[in-house]
Amino acid sequence: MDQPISDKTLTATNTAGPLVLALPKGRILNEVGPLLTRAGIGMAADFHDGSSRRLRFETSDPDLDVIRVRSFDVATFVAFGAAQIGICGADVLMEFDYPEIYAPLDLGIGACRVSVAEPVGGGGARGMARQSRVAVASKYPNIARRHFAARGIQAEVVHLNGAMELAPSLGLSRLIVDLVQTGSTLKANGLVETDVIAHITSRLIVNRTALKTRPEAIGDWLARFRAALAA
Ligand SMILES: Nc1ncnc2c1ncn2[C@@H]1O[C@H](COP(=O)(O)OP(=O)(O)OP(=O)(O)O)[C@@H](O)[C@H]1O
Ligand SMILES: O=P(O)(O)OC[C@H]1O[C@H](OP(=O)(O)OP(=O)(O)O)[C@H](O)[C@@H]1O
Repeated sequence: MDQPISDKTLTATNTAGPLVLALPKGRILNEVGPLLTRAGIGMAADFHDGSSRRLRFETSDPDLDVIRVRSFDVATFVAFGAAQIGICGADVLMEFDYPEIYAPLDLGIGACRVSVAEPVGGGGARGMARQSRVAVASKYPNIARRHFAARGIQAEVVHLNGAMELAPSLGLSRLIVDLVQTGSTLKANGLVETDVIAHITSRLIVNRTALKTRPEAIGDWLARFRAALAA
């Protein structure tokens, strides 16, 4: 069964019990820790222990549980109401564009950009103007297609989950669309950034149905995260 249970069904069964906060287990997690502390959320001792196989954790607040999932899956859990709130990068939100997700708070962490890159000496964005098609390797097929379509170019996307930087030198694609922070991964692999598609930070996200069915609990958490950001 590929289709998840509808948002309506899940949120209907999820109107009682602790709220579930979905957190990404990757690199953002280190920056999320201090924010959770400032928001008054005490985590179970094994939450930051990478060797723990547990995926769901109680917190110091009996009304809040935390799950630790892959960053792309944070958006999926929240969009379908399996988690009511979550933290994920704006890159993930741009890629999926889930109408069920409301992203009210920019947390200012996980700063990076989604960019186009090509091998050094490749001609840059201007060189692309004469092309009608281009092969692009990316973890973000929708962002890549939209970006090039807006320029009248059809992107043939090779969907990879990591190590996109290898694709041009191995003949898999001419360009990549990937996250860039310091630029050191591009440089180490003979690539240059030619176009910034979007500047990225992480957002607090909320399931829209849960916002209607549990407005007080979710409103309270939004206020606590806002206060944590201001502290
Ligand atoms: N180099 C970077 N610098 C800053 N933020 C980054 C960087 N790379 C990724 N991010 C942010 O962190 C989020 C998670 O990054 P990343 O994809 O590396 O996590 P991950 O959980 O290790 O990945 P995966 O789920 O594929 O294993 C991204 O969606 C993005 O918002
Ligand atoms: O500009 P930089 O500071 O070098 O950062 C960019 C790198 O960070 C991310 O990869 P990550 O380390 O998350 O590994 P991944 O290939 O598994 O996504 C991204 O996909 C780039 O490869």
